[in-house]
Amino acid sequence: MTLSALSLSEKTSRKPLLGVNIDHVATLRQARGVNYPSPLDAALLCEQAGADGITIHLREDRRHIQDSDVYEIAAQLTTRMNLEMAATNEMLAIANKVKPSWVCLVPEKRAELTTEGGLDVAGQVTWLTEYISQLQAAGSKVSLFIDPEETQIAAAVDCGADAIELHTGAYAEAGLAGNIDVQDAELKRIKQAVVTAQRINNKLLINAGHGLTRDNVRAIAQIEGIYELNIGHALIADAIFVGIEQAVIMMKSAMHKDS
Ligand SMILES: CC(=O)[C@@H](O)[C@H](O)COP(=O)(O)O
Ligand SMILES: NCC(=O)COP(=O)(O)O
Repeated sequence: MTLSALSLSEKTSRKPLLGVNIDHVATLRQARGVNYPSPLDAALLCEQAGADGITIHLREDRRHIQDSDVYEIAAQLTTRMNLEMAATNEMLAIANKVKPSWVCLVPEKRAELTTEGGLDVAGQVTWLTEYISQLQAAGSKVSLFIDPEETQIAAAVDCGADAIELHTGAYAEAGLAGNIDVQDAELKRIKQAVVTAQRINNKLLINAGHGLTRDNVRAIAQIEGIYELNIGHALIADAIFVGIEQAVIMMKSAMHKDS
C-alpha cells in the first residue's frame, strides 16, 4: 500500500513501522578497507526478517556508506529506501539520480561521532523549501530530522516536508546515563511534539529515531501518531550476537510487546 493510500486514522492508529539503519554494517567494512560485510546483503536480510524499510546515511565524509552502496541497495530493495543526507548540492545531485522513496535531511558536523542534534529548519526555510521541491519533483518524499520543538515542526510544514523525524537522542542518552527524570521529561517533549505536529498539519507523517534500543523503544513506539521508527546502532549491535534477521525480529517484538 502506498503512503498516500493510507487514511489519517490508519496513519495514526497503527503500530509504528520499523526502518532499519544499516550504516554500521558499512562502518565495519570501512574499518578494514575490504569489501565485506556487505550492506546490501544486510539490507536484504533485514527485509526478509520484516523490516519495513531501510535507512542509510550517505555522509559527506563517506565514513561508512559509500556512493556505490546507495546505487546497489536502491536497485535491489523490495521495501523502500530512506536516504539520510545533508542538504547540499552534491547530495541533491545524487538523490535526484537515485530517486529513493524517501530522503531525510539531517544536519552534519564533520567531527561528530553521530548526528548530535536536529536540523535547524527554521533558520533556512527559503533554502529548504526550494531544496525539498527539487527532491519531490524527482519523485522522492522528504522528511526532516528535527528536535521535538514547535518552531522546527512549524518550519518543516512551511517548507513543504512530507514528514518529520523527531530526534530521540536526548531521550535515549538520559536513559543510558540513568537520569530517569530527564528521560521522562524528554519523553513528554516527544509526545508533545507529536500532538503539536498533528495540530499544525494532520497530513504530516511523524517518524522518530536515534539511539533507540530494545530497552527504551517501547515508550516511543506506544506514542499514538508515530508512523515509523528508524533504528540502527543498537540493532546492528544485537546482530553481532544473534544475527541480523533475529535482531530485526527482536526489535519489532520490543516495539510491539504489550505491557
Ligand atoms: C540522522 C540520524 O539520526 C542517524 O540515523 C544518522 O544516520 C546517524 O549517523 P551515523 O549512522 O553516522 O551515526
Ligand atoms: N535516523 C535515526 C536512525 O536512522 C538510526 O539512528 P541510530 O539507531 O543508529 O542511533
